[in-house]
Amino acid sequence: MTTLSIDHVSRWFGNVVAVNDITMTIGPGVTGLLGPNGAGKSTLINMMGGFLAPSTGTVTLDGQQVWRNESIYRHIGIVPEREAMYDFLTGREFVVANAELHGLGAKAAQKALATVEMEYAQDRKISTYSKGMRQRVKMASALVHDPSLLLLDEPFNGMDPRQRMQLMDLLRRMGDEGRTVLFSSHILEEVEQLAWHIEVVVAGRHAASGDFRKIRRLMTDRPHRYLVRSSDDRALAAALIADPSTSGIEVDLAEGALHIQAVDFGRFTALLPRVARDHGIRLLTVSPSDESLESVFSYLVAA
Ligand SMILES: Nc1ncnc2c1ncn2[C@@H]1O[C@H](COP(=O)(O)OP(=O)(O)OP(=O)(O)O)[C@@H](O)[C@H]1O
Repeated sequence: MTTLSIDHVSRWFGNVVAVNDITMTIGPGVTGLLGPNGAGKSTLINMMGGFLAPSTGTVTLDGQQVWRNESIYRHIGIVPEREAMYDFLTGREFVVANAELHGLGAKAAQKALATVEMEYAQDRKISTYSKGMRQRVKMASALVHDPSLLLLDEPFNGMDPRQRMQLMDLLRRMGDEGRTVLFSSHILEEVEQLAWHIEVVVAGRHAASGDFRKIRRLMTDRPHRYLVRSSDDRALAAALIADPSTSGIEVDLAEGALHIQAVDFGRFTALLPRVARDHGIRLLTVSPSDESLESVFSYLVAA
């Protein structure tokens, strides 16, 4: 049973704070590290894998510090986001080279290639592989020394649906075997499908953790923002502000547009047309103004 502990970890690059005082514990099974681009996921994974030193705080694996601890590295397999592969090698040669780095031979490489179901293409050059095949060879290299902790940075990027399913099956299997598997993603659905447990990071900070039901609930129960255009935005804003039944709705007439924030979507959609009608105002468009993943995540951090 492998447990990874992140204890008040921060990491900055110059004056950029990439990871800001994060504390979390990752246990056996599959954990999804969810966050928008630039949230600090790669920086965190690199510190978990011992590739990068925390500026402050500690990362420990079963109580042992990870950074600069050679004896711990053989328990960790990492699949980085960026490609770093020698294209002129065959898949098998690449995995064997990685096995040798761990003092292992062709047998271990073969076993890892079998695990990722790449034996059929192992003697082809990597330059001829699809994105999914490259990803599986990277996986085999990370698995060659049979690590108990497997870290994957955005492993599904650029994969087609079939390749994604295959990799998900493989990671599920690893989790079922009792390994500690952590993968990062900026796509909620991807994390929901696979992770037993989700950790959310936004702007370098730990925003939430829990199973997918909890995270989904946190994301959908937030206030919704709308951009409204009408025959008279100014009059509609005034009418909404004056209406006694508009508690829970915030109205903001900025930059020539009417922005409305409402906690209760159902009540908002009933209220707005009524107020407009009562004042002889015609609604032209009502559209969600800020439904980007970033804004949803930002809400979580602010909550
Ligand atoms: N080596 C570095 N030097 C300077 N700034 C860095 C470095 N590595 C990361 N950063 C900055 O730290 C922040 C977090 O980056 P990081 O790559 O960890 O985020 P991420 O969540 O993995 O995003 P993405 O999915 O886009 O890779 C960003 O603002 C990034 O520009």
